[in-house]
Amino acid sequence: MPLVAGVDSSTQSCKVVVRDAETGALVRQGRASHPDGTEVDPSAWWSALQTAIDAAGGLTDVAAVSVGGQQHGMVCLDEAGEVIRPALLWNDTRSAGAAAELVQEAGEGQAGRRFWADAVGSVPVASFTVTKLRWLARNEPANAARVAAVCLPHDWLTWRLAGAPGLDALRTDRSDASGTGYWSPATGEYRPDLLEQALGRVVRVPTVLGPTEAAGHLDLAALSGSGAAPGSGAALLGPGAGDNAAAGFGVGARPGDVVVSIGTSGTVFSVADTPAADPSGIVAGFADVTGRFLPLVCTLNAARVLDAAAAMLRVGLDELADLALAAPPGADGLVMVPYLEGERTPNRPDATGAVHGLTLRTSTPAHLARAAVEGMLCALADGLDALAAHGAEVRRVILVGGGARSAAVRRIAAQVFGCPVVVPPPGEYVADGAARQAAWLALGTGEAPSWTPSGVEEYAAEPVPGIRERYAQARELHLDRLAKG
Ligand SMILES: Nc1ncnc2c1ncn2[C@@H]1O[C@H](COP(=O)(O)OP(=O)(O)O)[C@@H](O)[C@H]1O
Ligand SMILES: O=C(CO)[C@@H](O)[C@H](O)COP(=O)(O)O
Repeated sequence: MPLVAGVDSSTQSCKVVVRDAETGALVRQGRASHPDGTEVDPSAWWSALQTAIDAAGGLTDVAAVSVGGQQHGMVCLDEAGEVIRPALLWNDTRSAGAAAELVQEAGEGQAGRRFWADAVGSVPVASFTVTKLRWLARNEPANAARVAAVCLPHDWLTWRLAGAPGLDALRTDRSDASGTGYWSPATGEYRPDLLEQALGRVVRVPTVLGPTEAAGHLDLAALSGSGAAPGSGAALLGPGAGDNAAAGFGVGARPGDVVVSIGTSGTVFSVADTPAADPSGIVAGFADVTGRFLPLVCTLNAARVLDAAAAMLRVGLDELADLALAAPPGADGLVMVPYLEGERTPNRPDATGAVHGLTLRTSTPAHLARAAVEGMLCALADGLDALAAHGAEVRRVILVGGGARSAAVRRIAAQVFGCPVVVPPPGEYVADGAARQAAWLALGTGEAPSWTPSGVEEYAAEPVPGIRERYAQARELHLDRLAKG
């Protein structure tokens, strides 16, 4: 039984699973935390990965490893392969102005947005790497001048696992390349002109691999404390993936399935046969793990809205769920607009959150808990509508991510989404998707091995339309953040 490993280097933590390549049975796993913040020194991800690998019993016996990771983060390397500055993450909004500038340079209003949607499948907002490069060129010209290569979190970790063998060895996959803003999912090619437009010149970017092309071999000596000689280790490195594409592959999403992931980000996506190009910018036209496409809507405010509500109420997450379920659907009109970190969809980088509908009756912990869960889910339901409007078939929602561990989220999702919701057993579906990709590579089969999660919970559609109607009235009513803070 060959073993394979999958990694999820996500915003808040790093998770490693080791699975049987043929059956998908979980053999070992480990995790480690990432630092807070929207800019992070990539060395922190490397340390966390090594801690998580150790906790998962090491990688000496695996046949292949793939890395899934948070999308879009800008990792800039100099000619010697050293990281130039902390990576700006997908949820760092400082490049919002740069995004607006890049879109406007392509044409006024709709024309500029249409240009980008046609060129790279998405209209860039602050999350996209291309906007971070423009921000760097404008604000840190000395750093910008040192950039020899730019890559993404998963690309960089894969390269480090290979022993950092020179910039020409950088590799990525279609799904993560599709979130840069300078690679087209429709043509499968880079757009060096757009990279140059952002940074002022063309620099090296990782080679984009197909689903079963190896990115090289794991160099065990790269892992501290392994005691291995340089170059030792025969495990293949998979191309890896962006975390959402990996999760879709991990849960085995099929036509009619829409995956909703509630992690640091909230994402709503499905697998499609044709690329998306939405000039409104709501749907991002990403690529998937298998060679197909992954239209996706992403919000900046998901599980952390629950963390914040729990902190405000001074309760744990399980108690927050109990409180939310104790209040009636719609929370008697109390609505939380969840823009705690600004927002990406809709594009409101400077927005703040708000609570509307306070009365003596609704001023209770239970009402606030319910409003937090409903507000977060209503923002995702807007994403579900947008995806459906772009042709996605919504037969059921598959709910994953840390927030899906909340009993209130699972139950209320079926009321807010108005369609059946299935929840696979709590697990690490990004890391699992990466492991499944590694198994595909290791087994050398034409089709990916079919690992299906068993023991899914099902919630029948239980639409309560009033919840979304009230949210629709409230979501435009919010303040922008103060200039500092
Ligand atoms: N029982 C729970 N109820 C609500 N939220 C939870 C629960 N368990 C974990 N979470 C939240 O899930 C989030 C982490 O989810 P995860 O999908 O790992 O995020 P990411 O991939 O962005 O790092 C944290 O914000 C955490 O508080
Ligand atoms: O920016 C996006 C998708 O476009 C986010 O989904 C990131 O990929 C981060 O994911 P999580 O850490 O929240 O899972």
